[in-house]
Amino acid sequence: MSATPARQQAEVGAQAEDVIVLDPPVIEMRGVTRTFPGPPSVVALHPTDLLVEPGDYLSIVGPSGSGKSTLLNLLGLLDRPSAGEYFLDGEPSHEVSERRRTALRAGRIGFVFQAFHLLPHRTVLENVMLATMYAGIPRAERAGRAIAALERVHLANRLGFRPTTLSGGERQRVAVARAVATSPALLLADEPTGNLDSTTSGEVLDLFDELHGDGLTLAVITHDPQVAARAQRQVRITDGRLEVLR
Ligand SMILES: Nc1ncnc2c1ncn2[C@@H]1O[C@H](COP(=O)(O)OP(=O)(O)OP(=O)(O)O)[C@@H](O)[C@H]1O
Repeated sequence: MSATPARQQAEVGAQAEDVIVLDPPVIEMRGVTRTFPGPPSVVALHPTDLLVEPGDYLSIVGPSGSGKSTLLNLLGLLDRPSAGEYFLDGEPSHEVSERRRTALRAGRIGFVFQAFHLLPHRTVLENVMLATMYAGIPRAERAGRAIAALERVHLANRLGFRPTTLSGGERQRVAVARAVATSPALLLADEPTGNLDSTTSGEVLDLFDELHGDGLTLAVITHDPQVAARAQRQVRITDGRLEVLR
């Protein structure tokens, strides 16, 4: 695979005697723009550059209508940019086929949504195993991967339960297990504490800290400044324009 623009810059900057082998950035957006044609046409995301390195924990904050969902859909390969380049884990997602984008989405991104999106008639273990199936993990490995992920979120004692019998915080932890069971390059969370009270929200955010400590790359979209403050890097989106806060 050819180097992404950020890695080409790193190579140019390195001294001849340096031997530097860097993993590609997890997210590298160059001039990514999203325009809805209308009429009237709306520029939901103005040309945006965003670099997220392996192991980063990034929060994206912004008020209602600022472009958070637009950015989430682009980051999660649920939508295509109107212009610009998006390298996900080194792969030029803006150039590849729809089929490859689907495979990238299932294999490289773990999603966590506000509303959990668990299947109510499947057990906790089955819910997590389904994600491993969509990611193309061999059948013989699926149960082991799912159980390991549920151990990671401290829910190994709930494997046979149905989601409807769990608390909100436990459901979200199942959703986090489902997201990490495929060993994604990126955990992408959309208002992950939006349906939780403050105590349970804290538990989910503690879990994100643990996963970050293990080296996972996280991007969390939220309107809640307290949730955003937990991340080591923060950007704000206002009227479709991204601004780095730290
Ligand atoms: N399909 C679409 N067609 C036209 N305009 C759209 C479309 N989707 C979003 N927009 C516009 O793009 C802008 C950004 O919308 P977006 O949904 O990304 O905001 P948001 O920050 O996620 O808002 P919220 O927090 O309320 O969900 C808004 O002005 C919205 O009206």
